[in-house]
Amino acid sequence: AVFKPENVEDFYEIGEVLGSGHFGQVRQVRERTSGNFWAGKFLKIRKVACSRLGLDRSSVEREVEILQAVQHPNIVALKDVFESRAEVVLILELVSGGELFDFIAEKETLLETEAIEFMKQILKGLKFIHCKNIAHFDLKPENIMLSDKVSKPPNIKLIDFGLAHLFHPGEEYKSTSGTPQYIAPEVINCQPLSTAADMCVLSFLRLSGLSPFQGDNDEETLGNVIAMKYEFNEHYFSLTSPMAKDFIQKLLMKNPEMTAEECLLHPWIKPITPKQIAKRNRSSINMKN
Ligand SMILES: Cc1ccnnc1
Repeated sequence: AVFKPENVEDFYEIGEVLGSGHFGQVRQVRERTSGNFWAGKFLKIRKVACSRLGLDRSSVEREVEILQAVQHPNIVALKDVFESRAEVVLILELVSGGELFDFIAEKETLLETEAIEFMKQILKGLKFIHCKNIAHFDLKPENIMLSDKVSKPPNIKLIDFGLAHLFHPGEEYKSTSGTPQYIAPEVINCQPLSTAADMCVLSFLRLSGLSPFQGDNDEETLGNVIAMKYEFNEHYFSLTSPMAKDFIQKLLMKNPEMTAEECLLHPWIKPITPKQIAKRNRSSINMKN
């Protein structure tokens, strides 16, 4: 893929750092012509294959290809790509509402109707990428953000497709990257991966804000994930409705029983009667972990 060879600073004023990760940095940028704000994801490209620093250009091409394929209200949009000597800059839609995780943590309690709204938007994003045979493979609280701090209900955006993968028919894909406490069992067991890996663990996190497998260290956490050792600690789940627990259990199985599409049809998620909504607004999810 050919990226724009112009200097990104001729078109964008580079602002503050918004986040950084395995890839490099994300900074707020301001488009000179329109004055609009975007997010610039600055990726270091390794010039020699054996270097450990920076990313392979091919992996950046893959992230760009995937982002161009998944245009959806719940997926961060890609606007432009610039390349200079050893750096590629993705110009992305600015997602400025912070992480869903922090939004939830700041609330005293999360009404089930709010949790359902979040889950619904995340599942719509996942259903969209999964039906294009794309898996995110690094789904974790940091990568689930709110588009802004004012929309009611908040608008969810899935970000960081740096580990995402487009499955070709009949292809077997294995990868060991990801984040220990949010990783799917099949990743750790080096089994063939699928989009189901995105489904694992997801809903549990949404409800209780904590990883069910959290160990004292990565090794222990990975061990817990493999053993599928988790418990519905009554203290955290005492107020959660049986339907919500049913939803979580169906997702936490070794082979999640539900795809994102099927999740959207689960009685806990699908549209319900006003009477049921009122009842749900009386039940809340314990957020203090
Ligand atoms: C961190 C980030 C990524 C993409 N867009 N806005 C913010």
